[in-house]
Order: sequence, then C-alpha cells, then structure tokens
Amino acid sequence: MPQPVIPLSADLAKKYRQQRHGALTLYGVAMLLWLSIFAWLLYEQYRQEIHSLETRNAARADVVTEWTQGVFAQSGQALLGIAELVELQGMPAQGEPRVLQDALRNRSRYVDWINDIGVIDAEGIIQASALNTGQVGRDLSGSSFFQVFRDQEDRTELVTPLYSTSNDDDYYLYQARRLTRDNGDFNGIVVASISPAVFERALQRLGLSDGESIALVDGELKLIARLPALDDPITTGWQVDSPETLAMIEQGAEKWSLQLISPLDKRKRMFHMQWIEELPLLVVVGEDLQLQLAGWRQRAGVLAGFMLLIALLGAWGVRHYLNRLRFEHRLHQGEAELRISATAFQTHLGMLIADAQGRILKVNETFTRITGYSEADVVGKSTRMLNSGRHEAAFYRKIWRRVQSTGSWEGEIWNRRKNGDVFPEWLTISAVYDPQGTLTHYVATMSDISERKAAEQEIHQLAFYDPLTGLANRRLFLDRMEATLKEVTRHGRFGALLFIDIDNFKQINDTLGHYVGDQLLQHLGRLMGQMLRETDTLARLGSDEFAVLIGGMGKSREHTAELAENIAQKLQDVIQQPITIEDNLLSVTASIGLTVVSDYASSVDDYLQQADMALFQAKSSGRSALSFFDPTMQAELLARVRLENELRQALANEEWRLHYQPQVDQDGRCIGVEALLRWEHPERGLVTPDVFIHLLESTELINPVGDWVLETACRQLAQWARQPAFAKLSVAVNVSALQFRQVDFVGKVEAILQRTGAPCHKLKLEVTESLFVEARDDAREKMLRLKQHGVRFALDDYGTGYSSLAYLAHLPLDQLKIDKSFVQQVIESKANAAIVESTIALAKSLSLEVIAEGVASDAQQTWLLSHGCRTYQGHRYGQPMPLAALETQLTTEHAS
Ligand SMILES: Nc1nc2c(ncn2[C@@H]2O[C@H](COP(=O)(O)O[C@H]3[C@@H](O)[C@H](n4cnc5c(=O)[nH]c(N)nc54)O[C@@H]3COP(=O)(O)O)[C@@H](O)[C@H]2O)c(=O)[nH]1
Repeated sequence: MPQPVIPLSADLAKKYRQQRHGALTLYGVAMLLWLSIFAWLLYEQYRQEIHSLETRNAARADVVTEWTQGVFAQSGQALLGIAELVELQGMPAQGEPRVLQDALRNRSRYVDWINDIGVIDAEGIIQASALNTGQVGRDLSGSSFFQVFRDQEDRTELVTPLYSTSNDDDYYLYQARRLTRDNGDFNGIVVASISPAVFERALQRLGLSDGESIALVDGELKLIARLPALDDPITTGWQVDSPETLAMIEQGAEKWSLQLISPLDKRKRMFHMQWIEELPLLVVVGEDLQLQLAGWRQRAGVLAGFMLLIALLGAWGVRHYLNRLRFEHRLHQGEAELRISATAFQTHLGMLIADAQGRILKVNETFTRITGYSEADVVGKSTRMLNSGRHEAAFYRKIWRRVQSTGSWEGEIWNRRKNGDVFPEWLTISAVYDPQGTLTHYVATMSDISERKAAEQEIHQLAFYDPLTGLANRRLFLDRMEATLKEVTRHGRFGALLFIDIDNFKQINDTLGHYVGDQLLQHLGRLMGQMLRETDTLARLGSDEFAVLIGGMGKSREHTAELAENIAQKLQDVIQQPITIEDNLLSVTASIGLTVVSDYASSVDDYLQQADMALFQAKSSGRSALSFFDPTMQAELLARVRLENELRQALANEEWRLHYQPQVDQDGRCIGVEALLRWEHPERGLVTPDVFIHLLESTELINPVGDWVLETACRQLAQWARQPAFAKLSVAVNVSALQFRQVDFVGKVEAILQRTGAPCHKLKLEVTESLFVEARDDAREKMLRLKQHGVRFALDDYGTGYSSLAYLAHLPLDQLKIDKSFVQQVIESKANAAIVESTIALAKSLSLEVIAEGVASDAQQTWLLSHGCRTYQGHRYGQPMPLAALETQLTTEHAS
C-alpha cells in the first residue's frame, strides 16, 4: 500500500497537542454553557410555578374578602335599622324593652349569621337583647369596645377582634354602632355578635383542593375559622404564632405573599395574606409547597438525568475524537504499516481499510464482533454490502463528496449486520494519500451506538411522557400547545383544549388502593387514546387530570365548539364504560372543561387558565358535566358573588315582597291565590324569582327567605279570615325541597301558624316532584304531621319531572297542578293535549283535585273544562299582583 504524506514530526506533535487541547477546552466550555442553561431553565420554571401559585392564592383570597365584607355590610344594615328605631322611639325604660326586643328578634331571625343583637345604654347597661333576655341589666361599661364609643365622639362603627364571652365560653366577633340623642350626645350602642361558625360554613362552600388551606384570622392573630379543620387544641381563638406574619404587619403591608411553615399543621406553604378593608380581619390562603412543586421537582430530576447523559455523551464523543487524533497522529508519524495496523487494530473501535474504489482490504476483530462478518466474508467486496437501506443514495453521495473535499467524514449511520439486523453506528472515514497526493486508501472506524440510542430514547420518554400511562406529560403538552397556537394563527383553523377530571377518583384510591387507581388511569388513558386521532395530543397533567389538544378543527369558532363538544361527549361515553379491576367492577364519570383555541391574542397560559375555569364550572355543576369557557364566564362568576351578597342585603333590608295570583273555579270565581315572591331591588326595580331562586337554593338562603314568605302569607291569610269578602280564599305557598328537608320544618310551620293565627286548612303548600327523589318516607311523615293540622298539599309542575305513579299513590297529596308548559300548547299540540288529558284522568283515579296553571285564553279553559278540569290559574284571570291590586280586583268582581 502506498505511504501517506508525512510532515515533520515536531510540527505534527505540536499540531496534535493543539488539537487535543482545543477539543478538551471546547468540551469544558460546552459543559459550562450547558450547566448554565440547565440552571436557568430550572429557575425559570420554579419562578413560574411560584408566580401562578401566588396568583391563584390571591384570587381565592379576593373571593373570601368579598364574601366577608358582604357579611359585615349586611349585619351593619341590621344595626343601622335598630339605631334608627332607637333614635326614633328613644331608649326603652328599664324593664320595658318589649318593642325593642321584638325588633331585635326580627333582625336576628332574618340575618341568619347574627347570633344575638342587643342594645346598651349610655351607662353601659344592657337594655334589650334578641335572644339572651337574661342578660338585660348587665353592666358592660368596663368592656373595651363600649369605652371606645364613649371616649371617641367621632367613632360610629366598630368591629372587634374575637372575644370570649364569660357566660358560655364561646368566641364571637362583635359589630357595634353608636347611638346618639337628638342633640348629638352619646346614647349607647347597638351590638351584634357573629359566631365564627358562620365563616367556617362559608369557607366549606368554596371547596378545597389537596394541600390548600384557607383561614380567617383577627387583628390579634387569633384564629377565627380555618379549612381544613384541625384537631384540638387548634380551634377558634388559637393564637397563630408566626413571627414572619407579625413582621409584615408591623411594616404596614396590606397584602403580601410569603413561604413559611404553617404554625398550625407544620406544612410548608406558599401563603397569600391580605387585610379586609376597614375590618380587623386577615384572610390567609395557603397551598402546600411540597405538593405544588412536585411536578417541578419531577421535571428537575428528569432534566438532571438528561443533562448528565448529554455530558457523558459529550465525554464519549471527545474520547472518540482524541482516539482518532492519536491514531491519525501515529499514522502520519510514518510508523510501519504493520505496526499501525497492529496498534490500530487492537482498538475497541471496529476498523476497516478499503482501497480507493471502496473494496475492503482489511477489517479488525471488533469489526467482526460488531457486524458479524469475518475478514474472509468481506475482503474484496464493496463497502456497500454494509448498507442498511435506511438512507437515500443522496446521503451516501454527500458523505463521499465530503471525504474527497476535506479528507474525512464522521457521523451517525445505520448499517446492516450479517444476521440482517439494522443498527446505528458512529462512523469516521479518513482518506489516505500518497506523497504525490493521490488517494490510495480509506480508513474507517466504527462503534456500535445501539445502547446509547436506546438510552437516549429512554431519556426522551422520561422527559416528555408520563411514566404511568405513557401519555404526553405537561412539558410535552405545553410544547404542543405552542405549536398548535402557531398553526392556528398561520392556517386560520381553530383548535380546542379539553381538561378532563375523573369524578371522585380520590375515593377509588382511598377505598380500593393505589394499585387499582393506577390500573384505572392506565385503562382510561388507553381508551381515550383509541378514541382520539393520532394528530391529537392526549396528556396526563396530574393525578386524575387529563388534557386533550386538538388542532386544525373548524374555520369558525361556533363550528369548532360544536365539534369539540361532540368529542368531549364521546370521551365521557368511553370513560363511563364499566371495567373490572382486581375483581372490582368500576364505573367512573368525568367532568370536562373546554375552550376554543383561536389565535396568538391569548397565550398558552391564558388558554390553560380558561380550560381550568371551565373545568371548575363543570365540577361545580355536579358529576359528569361538560362546560365551555366563554369570555363572560369570569365576569359571571364575579356577578354571581355580587348577586349573592345583594341577596343577603335584601334579607337584612327587607326588600322582599309577595305578589298574589288568583286561582279560579269554572265560573271564574276566585277561590284562592298563589303567593309568589318578588324582590324589590333598590336599582333594578322588581325582580322575578327565575333570576335568583336557584342562587337562594344553592346558598341555602332559601331557608330564611322561605320562612319570611310563609310568615307573610300566613299573616295575610289570618287578616283575610277576619274580612267576610275574602274569608274563603286559600293561599298556596311554594316550598322548595331544601326548605322542606330542614329537620325542624314542621315545627317552623306550626310556630308560624300559631303566631299568625292563620286558618290551617286554608294554607296549601306547593311542593315539587324533586322532593320525593330522596328520603321519600321522611317527606311523607312530615306531610302527615302537617295534615293533622289541616294543612293541604299541591304537587307543582306536574309532568315536567319524574312523574312516577308510585310516589303519587304513596303520598298524602290533595291537588295536582298541571304545568303551564303543557297547558299553553293544549290546543295546538296533540302530544300536550294527551299529557293533560291523562294527568286529569290520573288525578281523578287517585281522588286528587286538579288545577291547570298558565291558562291564557278562553279556548284553553273550554278545552280543560270539557276534559274534567274545573280549577284554573293563569294570565286569563290575572297576573301575579301586589296585595292592594288583588283586593281591588276581587272587590270589583264581587260587586259586578
Ligand atoms: N321556593 C319558592 N319558589 C318560588 C316562590 N315564589 C315563586 N317561586 C318560583 O319561582 C318560579 C317563577 O315564579 P314566577 O316568576 O312568579 O312565575 C309564576 C307565574 O307568574 C307564572 N305564571 C302563572 N300564570 C301564567 C301564565 O298564564 N303565563 C305565563 N307565562 N306565566 C304564568 O308561573 C309561575 C308560577 O309557577 P308555579 O309556582 O309553578 O305555579 C316558579 O317556579 C315559582 O314556583 C317562593 O316563595 N318560594
């Protein structure tokens, strides 16, 4: 074989040292850079996690703040009302507090979180108390809140920190208001006590996520309420001992976030604290850092592994390069060909020498070990025999061009072993020239990198996929979101983002164990994956939270929303399919929040937040719900909180009104009325119940409001009983299922009937079918107890609900009320006519009276009469109207 060109050996040694030094320096710098990028990436992600935690906590604290302000605004209104009454009527004489006491009792009954309310005179003596009449006469002149009012002329209102009462050892917050005489002199105070239990109940309704805590603390850092509740001795009144918090308070901060170990349950949390404006109350919202940063920690671990692997790969590459340098150096130093090959051929690298035409001349043992070909198999054959078929011809052309122009090439290539397996190898090819510069040989070194490739694949899997389900993880999902946003913006086709949460998954984990929980998640991941297309991204973001990203959907938002809803329903269907795991037959449901991905106007974070909000909405409406984010949702949530506060004010401000709608017999004579609730809003005017009844129910305000309706209707009934013109009228009152299910409902109705003196047999309670879905026996027993007094029962909205014959026959009902939706179409729709006809027949067969509501025309009445219905209600006979209008209408009708 001809000899290659050999430069002077001193030059060669110098060049060799420089190249070696250069390679090592480059590796060191690359590693340093890589380490910095890694540290920056981790820090950025950590910062983002903390930032979103702070934002979430602050939003939660705002809701608690708004609600708490509502509580004090409402009790403040009640105090104002009492103050005006005392200013008008004067302080009651000693031992004569009856009128005042009645007024106090009324306020405390309708403002359901006021525990007690009392009046204290200018000497500090309790003159009246709503509940605790035994306290009248007690001297409170020594109490600090009384002294504040006595000593500070400009003080009109005050809310105290927690006080422990001497008589029952319970804690209360006191809200007090100054009383003044006509000449402006101090005339005492009116005080309401508010139990911390009120705040605990309100916090419970917010619903906590795992590791979250919400607390309300007074100005002296005494605990008012906290969720989750802690075991004794950490209860109301516990001194929250936190130097960090004290330091922030001393600095005069109004709101702040900080990380600290909770003094209550010793868990490290990210806290957001904020004062409630004008109240000595501090809202404290915390999230468990350990839990919240679990995802970040996992990613950090994977990234560290990835980083280490890259460092090792780099080291491996450098070592490989240095070997090659050494080899070339020796080659160039003109060692005898035999010695070169003897040394080189002992290397751990596979080696092959070919002539200028690419015919194989020699291979070493490592080559044989890697490829399975012995020297005898390959000598004389073309190097092409190793081609795997995985690369195009252009790939090989490029390699040879490079070798010819620069003298060498190195890179990754797929070759084929003797047994047919295709494998990846790292290949270097060097050209060898004779002194005249003519190409004589090629020397190739190769190493099998199958294992490295497999490890890379494994790292990739760990970095971007969820280990349990094999689905994309949050990191990959976010990458895909970015890509989808770009694609949506470029091609003008909308996408959709779905957040899926398995309902009550925690129960499965808790009751059947984590193994079953894991199996279920894997199974659901598989099912959803089969349902979706390859181009869609399905990811698992948290324990039982999945996400789906679909790009390139409709060209309009509406069409995309329709398609996404369809997909979400299909996903809910597959999730609901029962499955047996470890002998447990499981059937789960899922709640889904959806948002349409439209363009770059919103960021990935915005879309994630929207889907999260929609999911929250879906979960609040019960199991298996599906909810879309729409831009008004956020505003609606806020509007809902506002409306809830206004409803509470309405109760304190006595803004409720009753309207009455006539119920008539076949001759048009009014035989009774239905009492219907209205809200006289100070700005919006008269508001009908469809706007607020659902909110009254979901906040349980329906109980005090329902009490008011019943009491007012009964008082009216008693008044009419004394007037011959109206004595025969009955009054129907709507009672919601929630109201009816109160343990003391029967006792309440009995007390109202006794207090007002209303004739019991003229009172008709309208209940709906929903009452009988659960605890039917309890409902029946309550109805029977009230029927003993003569109270009657009508079943409202018949036909719109479950309409089960079984309960109709079982319950002590007196009247069936055919829903207006059927009556209004009775002439036009045969189907509705058939329903009304069969309802009348059913009522007859069960000996129930029947009344049709929503009668609007003579034709409807004629039809109903001809089919046996003789009692009616509807606009045909009068809309719901105020008392005065009703009495005028009835008097006129009577006279004519
Ligand atoms: N738990 C309580 N629920 C109450 C109370 N007061 C009312 N309600 C419930 O709110 C719903 C809406 O009531 P409202 O807006 O008052 O509507 C009533 C009538 O105005 C209406 N009606 C009657 N006749 C006609 C008609 O000819 N056309 C027409 N379009 N509407 C008509 O029907 C409502 C009476 O419904 P019902 O109670 O089913 O008989 C309603 O569900 C009320 O029940 C309350 O104090 N507590």
